[in-house]
Amino acid sequence: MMKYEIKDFNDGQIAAKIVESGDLHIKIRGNSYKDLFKVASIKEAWDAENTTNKLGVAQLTIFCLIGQRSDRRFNKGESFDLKVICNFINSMNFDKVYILHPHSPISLALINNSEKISHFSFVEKAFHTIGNPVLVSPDAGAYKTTHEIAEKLNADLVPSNKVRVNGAPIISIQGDVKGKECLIVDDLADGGRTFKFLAEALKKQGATKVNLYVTHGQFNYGFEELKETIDHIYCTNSFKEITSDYVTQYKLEGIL
Ligand SMILES: O=P(O)(O)OC[C@H]1O[C@@H](O)[C@H](O)[C@@H]1O
Repeated sequence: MMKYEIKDFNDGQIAAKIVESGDLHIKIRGNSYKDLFKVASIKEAWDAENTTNKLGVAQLTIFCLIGQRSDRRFNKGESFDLKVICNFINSMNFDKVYILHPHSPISLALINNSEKISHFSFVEKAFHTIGNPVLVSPDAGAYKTTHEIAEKLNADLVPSNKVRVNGAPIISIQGDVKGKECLIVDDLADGGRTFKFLAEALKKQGATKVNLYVTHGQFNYGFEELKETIDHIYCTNSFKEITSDYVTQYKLEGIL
């Protein structure tokens, strides 16, 4: 496998150097534009080294794709950010691009030669650690993937939905959680308020404990508010490292 070095200049420029030739497999968080530019530098250097070896394979794994929620042009006149990001990734011409648990299938549709990495194994670990909780899908977006996981785990699934009435979110839980421990399963949490209110609603309906699994644990506003209703959080380190007794973090291998 090919080896490379990255150099960060004081003025913000990034440079890459190939130190050992071979096939290329870059694994990055991909949660910043800087991360993506690092990849572009490595790929450019690799391409230049491989002009005579057209058989070399170049793969990219993105653990937490920046802009994945901006999967449409929200309002007229605004930029379609995920499209800009995916166009940039496509310009690097990778043979394969793996994306861990993308927010929606639009990322996969916009990135050439892309394939999803499932979050199943992480949910499975949390599911067994907790001891067979009821899975809860928090909204329509999460339902399909959580349903697939529930089938594979032979777990009970309670769908929940969030609708807005005059701007205020109304949560409707479609199942019985009385006396049961729950695990909400979703792709990412930034503020996490949706989950906080959902956990509150689940407890009002008799859930004994409510845990949260998200693949991409951003938690940019900390945990204090979440601790009010959510008992424990499970996530990967796709977005950042977290050191807290409140969070169990599954470590991904080989992040650049
Ligand atoms: O943590 P915050 O950003 O409040 O909300 C996360 C929710 O918003 C959605 O896009 C995600 O898929 C998730 O369901």
